[in-house]
Amino acid sequence: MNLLSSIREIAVLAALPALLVALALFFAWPPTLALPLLLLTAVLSALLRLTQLRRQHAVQSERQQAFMQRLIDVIPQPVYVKDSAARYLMVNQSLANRLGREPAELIGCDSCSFLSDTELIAHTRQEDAAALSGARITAELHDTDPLSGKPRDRLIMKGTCLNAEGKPVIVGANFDITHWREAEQALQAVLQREQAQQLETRAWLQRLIDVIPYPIYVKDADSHYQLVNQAFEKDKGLPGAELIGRTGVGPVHPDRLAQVLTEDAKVLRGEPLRKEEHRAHARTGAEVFRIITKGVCTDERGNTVIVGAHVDITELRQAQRHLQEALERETGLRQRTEAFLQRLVDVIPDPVYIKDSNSRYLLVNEAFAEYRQLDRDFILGPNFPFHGPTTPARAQSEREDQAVLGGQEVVKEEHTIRKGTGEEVFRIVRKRRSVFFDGRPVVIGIDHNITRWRVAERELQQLAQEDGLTGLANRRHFHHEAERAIDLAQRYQQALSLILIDLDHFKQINDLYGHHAGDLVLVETVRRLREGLRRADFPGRWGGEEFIILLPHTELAEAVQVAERLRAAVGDSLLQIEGRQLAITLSAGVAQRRIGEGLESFIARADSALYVAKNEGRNRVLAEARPADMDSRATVY
Ligand SMILES: Nc1nc2c(ncn2[C@@H]2O[C@H](COP(=O)(O)OP(=O)(O)OP(=O)(O)O)[C@@H](O)[C@H]2O)c(=O)[nH]1
Repeated sequence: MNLLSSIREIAVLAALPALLVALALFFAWPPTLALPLLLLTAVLSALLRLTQLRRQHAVQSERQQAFMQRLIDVIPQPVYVKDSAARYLMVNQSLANRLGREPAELIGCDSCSFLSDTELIAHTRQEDAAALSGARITAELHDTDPLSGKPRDRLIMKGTCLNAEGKPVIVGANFDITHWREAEQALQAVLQREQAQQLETRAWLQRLIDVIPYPIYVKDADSHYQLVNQAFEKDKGLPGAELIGRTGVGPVHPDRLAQVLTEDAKVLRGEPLRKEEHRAHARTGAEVFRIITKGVCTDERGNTVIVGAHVDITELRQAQRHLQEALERETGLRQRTEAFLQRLVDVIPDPVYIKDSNSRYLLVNEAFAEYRQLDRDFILGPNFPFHGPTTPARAQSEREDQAVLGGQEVVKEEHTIRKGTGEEVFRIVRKRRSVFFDGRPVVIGIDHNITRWRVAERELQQLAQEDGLTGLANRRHFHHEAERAIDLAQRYQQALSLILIDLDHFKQINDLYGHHAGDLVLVETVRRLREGLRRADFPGRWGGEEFIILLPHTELAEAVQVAERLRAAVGDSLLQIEGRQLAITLSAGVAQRRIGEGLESFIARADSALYVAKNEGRNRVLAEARPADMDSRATVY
């Protein structure tokens, strides 16, 4: 373009001679003068313009040079232009600074003249040659800074181009990348340290989770395993290396996989998972109960990861199931045993109960409920007032319960009169410590009702001692009491007398009115005899219609008086028997015990007196001897 504009300018300048020619022609200058003048003018104009153009071009080149110099001076790294002989054509300030010279001093100098290392010089020449042959060189060089003596890293860039004169020149730039490299190395070191730390952290994390005995894993946000512990490997039957990066293990059912992925997505959305799973183990087929937990956290690289754990609770659940079954069996057995026990104790006719340590009834039989006149369910139920007001009897019973629980055994007889009915009850209360189904110490009690036996015993005793018809002591009982009375009389030197009575002609009563009438006569006679006796006197039935009376602290005379009174009580008024009025008399023999005399002899003497009374006509009292104050009606033989 510059050339074209120059040509245009020359053309303009050429127009000037043409104009002169035109003027010469117009003013009719002689051609001999006009033509050379015109030619001269044209040459001078052309020379003038050429000089002007050269000057302009030189100024422009200079400006360009200066501009390029300023341009490369701005570059903080050494930049240069060398000719094919390695002489500097242009250097920037940075290069000059590095070489410790002014840029102008360097122009024309061989670039290798500043190098001392022959190897480096050879290398530089090789590069220059390569650049000149068209290669673009980009090389990194690590050497020692010849000025500072410090190691340095440089990026050597060389290329070639044609200068304004069309000659090839080498354009180079040496970038000092020592700081970059140092920074890079530092960064690298940091990265390596961080990587080592990461590896160390991972290894530690691995060791840590390997200690945990149940499967643990870490998955990335795409549900790929990132970290698994040994328990997890064992559970899956695969080494960790084969698990890392996978989503599922083995042939996973699509539904199952979809479920896992849905769960993972929820967990990633911030909904932690905790569920119990009961299924067949995917690999072994064995029944497994597991608590599955999943949550999220951020790993050491800042990524959100899923942390999952499977806690195997199979043994626990199976043990619970076995326990439950055992419990159900036990409960069934216990219920059957309890029912059997209930039936068993219900058979027992005596009240039976089991009480706990608070004296609360745990089991009672029908007889107990009946005896207490309460409903059994009420006794065993929560409303039974076992904590109510304490009566002395109840306090005593609770004390006994505690003693029994302490290991003692209670066996006692109780005699109670039931309220309301006044019924007399004899019981043998037996309490013993035992252990209930559930292991509690309990009191087992049985109230053996012996009322029947006690009453029967009493009746038997009475029968053994009493005469069944008259209620008087029978002969054996009288004998026993008489012996005791003799002992007392003997010991205390007391008087003791005896009356032996026999009804007169009693046989006739039987014969005339019957045996029953005879019995009634005997009963009425005894009633009258009893009325005539003192409390201390002891009457007995000695035989069929024979009666005997022991009179303690009684002298013979007094005894005769008593006998006489008895005789009168029976014989002086008629007996009302079955609508008839019967006259009955009695004969009596009286004796006072002699000192040292035994019962047999004592009775024998009274009997002798009776015998005499009978023989002497009956209806009389006879004593062996007549004391001074003896009743006149009593006969003494
Ligand atoms: N009804 C009745 N009679 C009895 C009982 N015990 C004895 N006897 C009768 O009493 C009668 C006694 O008769 P005896 O021994 O001959 O005496 P007695 O007729 O009273 O004549 P004496 O004693 O000689 O006055 C007998 O007929 C017996 O059968 C009894 O418990 N009830």
